[in-house]
Amino acid sequence: MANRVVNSVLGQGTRVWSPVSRAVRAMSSGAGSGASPSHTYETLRVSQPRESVIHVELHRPEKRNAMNQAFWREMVVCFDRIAEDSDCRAVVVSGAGKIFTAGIDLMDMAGDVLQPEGDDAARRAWNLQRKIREYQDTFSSLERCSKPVLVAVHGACVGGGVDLVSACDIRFCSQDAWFQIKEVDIGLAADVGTLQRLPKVIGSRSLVSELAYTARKLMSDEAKSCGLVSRVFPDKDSMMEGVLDMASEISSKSPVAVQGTKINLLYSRDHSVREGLEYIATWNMSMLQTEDIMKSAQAALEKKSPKEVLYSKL
Ligand SMILES: CCC/C=C/C=C/C(=O)SCCNC(=O)CCNC(=O)[C@H](O)C(C)(C)COP(=O)(O)OP(=O)(O)OC[C@H]1O[C@@H](n2cnc3c(N)ncnc32)[C@H](O)[C@@H]1OP(=O)(O)O
Repeated sequence: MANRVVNSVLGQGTRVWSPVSRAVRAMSSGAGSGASPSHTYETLRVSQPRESVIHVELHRPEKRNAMNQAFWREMVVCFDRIAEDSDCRAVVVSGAGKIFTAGIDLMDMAGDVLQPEGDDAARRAWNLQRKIREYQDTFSSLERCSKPVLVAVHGACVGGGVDLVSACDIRFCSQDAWFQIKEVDIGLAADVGTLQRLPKVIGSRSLVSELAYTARKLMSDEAKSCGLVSRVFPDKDSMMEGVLDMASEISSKSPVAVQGTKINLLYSRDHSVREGLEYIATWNMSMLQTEDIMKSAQAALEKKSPKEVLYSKL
């Protein structure tokens, strides 16, 4: 049933991610990797549009992909599975329907974080802190996943949407996109990653502060000029083509090199240059022993394209 729904939503040529299709692929490629991840969710649609690329689509279009409790739960499960899936080398996130996302589901929020359980203030605070950490973990799971996460934003990207995109590695948007740190307008300080990650993404604390204090909309051209997104496409279709092409390109490269790069970029973001250099020296004392280096060097000497090299799964 779920697959029938997914098939009707996805276009031709897009393969739906299901235990059966993945098992068939594993058999046909001779792969013998353990259990197949079963990606069946209420708020997400997961497919494999290109070799080694997984597409995670926020999928509550009639509610503008507002992030309800199921979403906050499912995103972690989805990304923790992807992290363990050696068939996946790059991930694309996008939104179904009119916009990318309207942020947290305001109806759900009223019944969840606004009514913490507990017999007294201390116990309510204790429980609320645990809950906030769970919300935070939803987007931290995108960083925890060592495969590069590319996000493609069209239309509105509000509140929790900015938290989400801040945790991605590469951001694209369409011309009609806009971003809004909306939390102040609903009476709270953003608490699931925007205030921590965004200043490191766009570099200007002044601009982040302005956007966070005023909740003004950041339109696509300004998002590009300030470095929030690296490319702006004329429309959603061309953006999806562009983002999938880039994900394919990344997934054709050595997963040891690509995933080691993500881990070290994130480490260096949060540490001094000296600590970052120390970390990668220790990292590469193992990873330089990969056969991928010899394969890549051989291909370069033979003037072959890197795309012709077959790298083992990681
Ligand atoms: C510990 C907590 C951590 C997380 C914090 C996160 C905080 C935030 O995300 S703050 C931001 C909250 N979001 C908003 O304030 C946005 C509200 N929505 C809108 O402004 C508009 O919907 C939007 C501009 C995004 C799109 O406008 P459009 O005209 O295209 O759609 P609508 O007709 O307004 O909506 C269509 C249906 O979707 C429902 N909906 C939209 N947004 C939400 C939402 N955030 N939560 C719940 N439901 C939402 C809307 O009610 C319509 O439903 P229906 O009436 O049943 O058709």
